[in-house]
Amino acid sequence: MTDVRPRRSVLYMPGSNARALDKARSLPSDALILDLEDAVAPDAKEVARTQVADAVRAGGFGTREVLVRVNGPATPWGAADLAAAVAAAPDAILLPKVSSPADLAAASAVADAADPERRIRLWAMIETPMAILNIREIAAHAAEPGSRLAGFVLGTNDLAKETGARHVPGRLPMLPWLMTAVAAARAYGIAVVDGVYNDLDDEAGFAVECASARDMGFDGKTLIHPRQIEVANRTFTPSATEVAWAETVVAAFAVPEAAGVGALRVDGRMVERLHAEMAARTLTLMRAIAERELTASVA
Ligand SMILES: CC(C)(COP(=O)(O)OP(=O)(O)OC[C@H]1O[C@@H](n2cnc3c(N)ncnc32)[C@H](O)[C@@H]1OP(=O)(O)O)[C@@H](O)C(=O)NCCC(=O)NCCSC(=O)C[C@H](O)C(=O)O
Ligand SMILES: [Mg+2]
Repeated sequence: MTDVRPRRSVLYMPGSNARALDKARSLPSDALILDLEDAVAPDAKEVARTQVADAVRAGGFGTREVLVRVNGPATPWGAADLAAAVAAAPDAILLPKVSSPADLAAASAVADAADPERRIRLWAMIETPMAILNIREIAAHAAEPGSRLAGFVLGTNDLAKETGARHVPGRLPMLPWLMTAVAAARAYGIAVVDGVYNDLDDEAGFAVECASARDMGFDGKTLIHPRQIEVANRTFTPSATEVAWAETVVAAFAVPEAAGVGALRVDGRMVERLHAEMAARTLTLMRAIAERELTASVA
């Protein structure tokens, strides 16, 4: 299973917006994507690259995970973005429009030269029809020796653009792709974060989409505005009832009488050791969230 790190809220911000980059240091999102790609106009690409590299080097993001999204290798900016991102050494570099494992291998080769200890992770945007068709092979890259692949981010805007599928309430047209991405990520133990919700003023619709993403198994949601952080954090945090149940299940299997027992009856429900593992993960996630929020409040 994926490393247990909170990724409930993953906020994009345009690398060209110096004020937003600065503001990011005080926002309560679990992770940040400093964007050089679609949020940045062509004539601002160079400025954005410099600002993002400087912001990463300056630090001050506390325990927030910092990702830099570069432009693709076929664009006029891709090679310079990747070189600058590797040199600045964020937690991860987010590659747009990954369509095959070869895209990951190419970026890894660039990173290997400057970061032989492989501290910088790679994340892949899953946002092309070919990525959906190749999702197993892309995820399987994580199992190769020395792979940097640590997560997927769904790009539902590009998927809509490339396929003609529409954004509709409930997301029926995209459900097969979303769940396939979750399954592929879980099969290879990497994180997976849902796409963005474009309607900034539709708070109710955003809350419903967060809840559905949580129920599908996503670790969190990518966001486009600070006002979306609170709902995402709340939705992807295990509820008090879930935490209490997890504690009960873990305790039930911890007693000596449970040794060698596969299934137990707890409060009228059948629980197996797999439930104890899920419960332990819930408690580990809660501890990580508490630590994240504590460090944010003292930062
Ligand atoms: C969507 C926006 C353009 C809206 O901007 P605006 O109307 O100016 O917002 P506000 O006036 O409400 O801003 C209030 C303050 O909040 C700061 N702010 C706004 N957005 C962000 C942000 N994302 N990160 C940090 N800070 C932010 C403003 O600076 C204001 O601060 P202050 O001046 O101090 O009051 C804008 O929100 C925006 O640009 N959002 C991000 C857009 C983006 O990154 N898009 C690319 C990612 S989406 C994508 O590509 C998905 C994927 O690839 C796919 O295919 O689906
Ligand atoms: Mg996109």
